[in-house]
Amino acid sequence: MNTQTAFSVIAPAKLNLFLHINARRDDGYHELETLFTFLNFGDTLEFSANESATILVTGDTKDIADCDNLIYKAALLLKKHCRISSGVKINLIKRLPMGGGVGGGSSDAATTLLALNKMWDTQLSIDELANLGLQLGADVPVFIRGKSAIAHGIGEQLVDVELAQKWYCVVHPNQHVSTAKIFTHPDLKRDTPKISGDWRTHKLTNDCEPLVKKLCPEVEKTLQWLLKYAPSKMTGTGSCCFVEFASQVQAQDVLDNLPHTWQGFVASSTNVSPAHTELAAIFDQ
Ligand SMILES: C[C@](O)(CO)[C@H](O)COP(=O)(O)OP(=O)(O)OC[C@H]1O[C@@H](n2ccc(N)nc2=O)[C@H](O)[C@@H]1O
Ligand SMILES: Nc1ncnc2c1ncn2[C@@H]1O[C@H](COP(=O)(O)OP(=O)(O)OP(=O)(O)O)[C@@H](O)[C@H]1O
Repeated sequence: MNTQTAFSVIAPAKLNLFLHINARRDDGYHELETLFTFLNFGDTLEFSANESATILVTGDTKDIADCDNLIYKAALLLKKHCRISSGVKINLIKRLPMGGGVGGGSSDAATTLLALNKMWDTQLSIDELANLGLQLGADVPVFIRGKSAIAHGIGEQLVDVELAQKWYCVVHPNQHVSTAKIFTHPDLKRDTPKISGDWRTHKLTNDCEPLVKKLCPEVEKTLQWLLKYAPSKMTGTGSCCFVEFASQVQAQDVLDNLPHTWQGFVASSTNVSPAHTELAAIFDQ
């Protein structure tokens, strides 16, 4: 393995292609079934060695205190778990909307764990990293494993799936949706039966969508507007909505016509997280 003291890695977006909520557990977390895929679009994390033993996070999350910043928390978790004396500087270039349902914070945390496991040569297995990551959020393990997957449990039990590559136009209606607020809302639908047999033959929905549309009319407007082009869906607990196409040109056409009040991006899906591909190219040559 190469040793590297300065390198950049993507923290990609995820989409929940469907999201069924089956039950609420006694600890407040929800049993769910969801289909995750990754996009070739995300934040960039720039890692460099720090002469001091401290963890320094700079860049686009300067408004988030270290104690809440998932990048800082991930680095500290690995440093303590593996009793590492080195420090690190991590600069964030943020492209993924926060509270957008594309998993930006979780992905930043996962890329931090994956990258520092290489940089510090801590040699934790993917299972160990996924278990550590779960302490930071239910979505972190899928980013650590880095494969398109159906998730069960609270989102951490993963079965890999192979999906055809598609192009997506993802639209952010400039709304921040709090995941905790949706999961604690009395009107959330929580009783979808578990899928039996092949998921591809089932009606696949996002159970958070009706509630988020009610609480956030701008999300409803976005979904309606996107319907002109293709069936529209919301990812995670929102607020981002998306449409799927076979070609980049079709997805770009939607983006080109997007009302100026909203933001969006076009990206292709990939069964292997681009964070894994990039780290392999840096360290495993
Ligand atoms: C909804 C999804 O985005 C689907 O990918 C994720 O399951 C959310 O994952 P996440 O943002 O990493 O979630 P966490 O940071 O662990 O939890 C945020 C909030 O959502 C609630 N939560 C999360 C996941 C889950 N299966 N049930 C929940 O009830 C938690 O109680 C917490 O209040
Ligand atoms: N590095 C980070 N990047 C983004 N959010 C962070 C970060 N560190 C902490 N957070 C906090 O996490 C919250 C959720 O951010 P995130 O972008 O992951 O939302 P999300 O895409 O809706 O996530 P999910 O789909 O997993 O629910 C933010 O509102 C922010 O306060």
